[in-house]
Amino acid sequence: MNTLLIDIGNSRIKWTLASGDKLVSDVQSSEPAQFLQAMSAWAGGIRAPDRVRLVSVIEHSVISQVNDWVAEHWGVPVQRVRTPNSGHGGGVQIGYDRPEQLGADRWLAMVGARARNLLPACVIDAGSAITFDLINENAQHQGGLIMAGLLAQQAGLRAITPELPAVDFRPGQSASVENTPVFARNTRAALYSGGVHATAAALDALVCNANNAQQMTCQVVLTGGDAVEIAAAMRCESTIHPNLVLEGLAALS
Ligand SMILES: Nc1ncnc2c1ncn2[C@@H]1O[C@H](COP(=O)(O)OP(=O)(O)OP(=O)(O)O)[C@@H](O)[C@H]1O
Ligand SMILES: CC(C)(CO)[C@@H](O)C(=O)NCCC(=O)O
Ligand SMILES: [K+]
Repeated sequence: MNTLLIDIGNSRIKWTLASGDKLVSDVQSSEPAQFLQAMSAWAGGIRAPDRVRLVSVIEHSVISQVNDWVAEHWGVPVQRVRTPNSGHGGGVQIGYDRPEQLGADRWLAMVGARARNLLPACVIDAGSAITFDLINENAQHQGGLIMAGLLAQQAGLRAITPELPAVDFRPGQSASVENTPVFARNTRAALYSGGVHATAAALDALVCNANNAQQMTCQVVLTGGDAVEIAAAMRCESTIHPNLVLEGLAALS
């Protein structure tokens, strides 16, 4: 069974094909405004999948665009995956008091970590927001937290102090973890350090906290657009799995 998987995040949309629970094509991505054009150009080069499965943490117009496009071109079902109300799904037991409150991307990232045999784990999704979820060896979610992502931190700061320069955190830009000391000597570097090094330090401390709570060493599993930069600045050993949410989508039965 071939499935087109789509992950609609706050700032980027990612999609790929899965056969069973394996991702079988390169992961594509685009900004929401370009999504339909990019996806339809890509879809022109593939055989129609048997179904489409999507997850979205926001009510985005892209969802109905996908429904319409798929109905017109393929006529296959589009399934929107949501965090299960029951608190059980994809082999994970959600730790929230009200499970349906947990972002479906957070649940699916944990499903993906479980499918890769990475438990117990600290699952960190460094996207528009940074989320940290602790899941034990029995796939029981122990709760988590939400903090501002790197761009969001800077945007918040600039909203209050507009004269500060904008910093680009993406790999390959001027600043990097290697060439920026924690205690910086110019404004750009100081902003970069206050974003990447400070966030990494907070995440390291949270991992210590998690290990103490679990009385064992959890795997540190990172995903999201800023995972590479943040992992480079963390002291804890970690592994980066760029497609953890899509892998979680694929792992659902
Ligand atoms: N090409 C890119 N365009 C935009 N942001 C990028 C890009 N590459 C890396 N980033 C970084 O990725 C972060 C956004 O992460 P991601 O792409 O995972 O977003 P998202 O999935 O929309 O977020 P969320 O999971 O919080 O909904 C930004 O903070 C930015 O620094
Ligand atoms: C926190 C985000 C925005 C991260 O993408 C998403 O998972 C979300 O909207 N979550 C709902 C709130 C929660 O997870 O508690
Ligand atoms: K995401």
